[in-house]
Amino acid sequence: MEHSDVDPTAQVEDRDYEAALRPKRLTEFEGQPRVREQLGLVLDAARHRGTSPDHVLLSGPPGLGKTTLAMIIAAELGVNLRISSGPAIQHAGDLAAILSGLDEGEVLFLDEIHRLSRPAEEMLYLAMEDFRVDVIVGKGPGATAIPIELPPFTLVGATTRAGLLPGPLRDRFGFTAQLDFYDAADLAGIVAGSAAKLGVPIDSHSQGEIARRSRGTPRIANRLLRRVRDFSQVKGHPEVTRDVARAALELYEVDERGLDRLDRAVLDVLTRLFDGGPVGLSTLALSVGEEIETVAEVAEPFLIREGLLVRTPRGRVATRAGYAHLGRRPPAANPALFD
Ligand SMILES: Nc1ncnc2c1ncn2[C@@H]1O[C@H](COP(=O)(O)OP(=O)(O)OP(=O)(O)O)[C@@H](O)[C@H]1O
Repeated sequence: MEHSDVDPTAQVEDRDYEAALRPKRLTEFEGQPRVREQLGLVLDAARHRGTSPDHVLLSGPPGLGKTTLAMIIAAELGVNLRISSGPAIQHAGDLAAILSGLDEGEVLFLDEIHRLSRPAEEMLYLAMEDFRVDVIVGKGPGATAIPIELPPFTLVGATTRAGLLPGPLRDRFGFTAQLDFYDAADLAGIVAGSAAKLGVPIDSHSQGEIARRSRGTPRIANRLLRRVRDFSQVKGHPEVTRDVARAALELYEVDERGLDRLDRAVLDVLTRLFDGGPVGLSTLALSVGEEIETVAEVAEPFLIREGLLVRTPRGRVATRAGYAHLGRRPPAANPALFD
């Protein structure tokens, strides 16, 4: 079976499900209190002045609520939201078409903004600063730039890698919100809210059980909730209790710390076949039968965050905590192991 984060069918289902569960207003957005307060202020101030707010950059790992916040910004301002993404904009002309189609005050959400092409990025500088684009007509020495005025709009950019954004682009955002992983209490609140929206009777122990296994990520919390709901419905349980939640999560191979099959396979191979490492990423990926990107972008960041694996210049190395998680004893003879 493919890993759930890269399984395309899972993603299609998840999209519908996510849309239904998205909080619509800032007050419904759980957690991230600082971001909520700061953003609330930016929006209130703009409303007061009757102008468009500054451009907003949302940065943070996948599934923490960047798209949700972009939708909330538009809803709070009572304006339309247009959505596109860095990879979808191949040429500067594509961006010019999107920008010149905006109505006054609208919010443009550009996901994965760090993946914009260079010419599109440069066009965006001018659009963000002067509400203007220069469309180049013709080629070579005869080419001329035709300026097109744009109505004031608010750009909401989202990136998983703020560090990859060129300085000039980053500087043109008046407000940057850095989203952090959620704590278990906030995630339990998100699970409770989603369960209520889905009409799933669930006790508070199960909410906590799901929250603890969600890797600090609302998208994962919602996904696990859906699996627990499937399980309890099919098995005929009238309410999700702790035992039901545990049995469901065990069936889906999500352990008490939130590691799934792939995470455990990576740790298992690293400790069993390679004596704890160091071992190169491609060898590791090959050994677990997964794509390099999946191991690098899905499993590894979480294992590193949990202190179970370390990335070194010579390769990936298991930590003593990694061994302990699998119930194994680290080899005394490997000096590369981390505590
Ligand atoms: N603070 C929150 N409160 C309640 N639900 C949330 C919150 N943040 C995210 N969610 C839920 O988690 C899911 C994923 O959120 P969203 O799509 O906004 O993440 P994202 O950061 O844009 O991810 P990606 O970058 O991968 O697109 C949605 O279903 C959303 O409803």
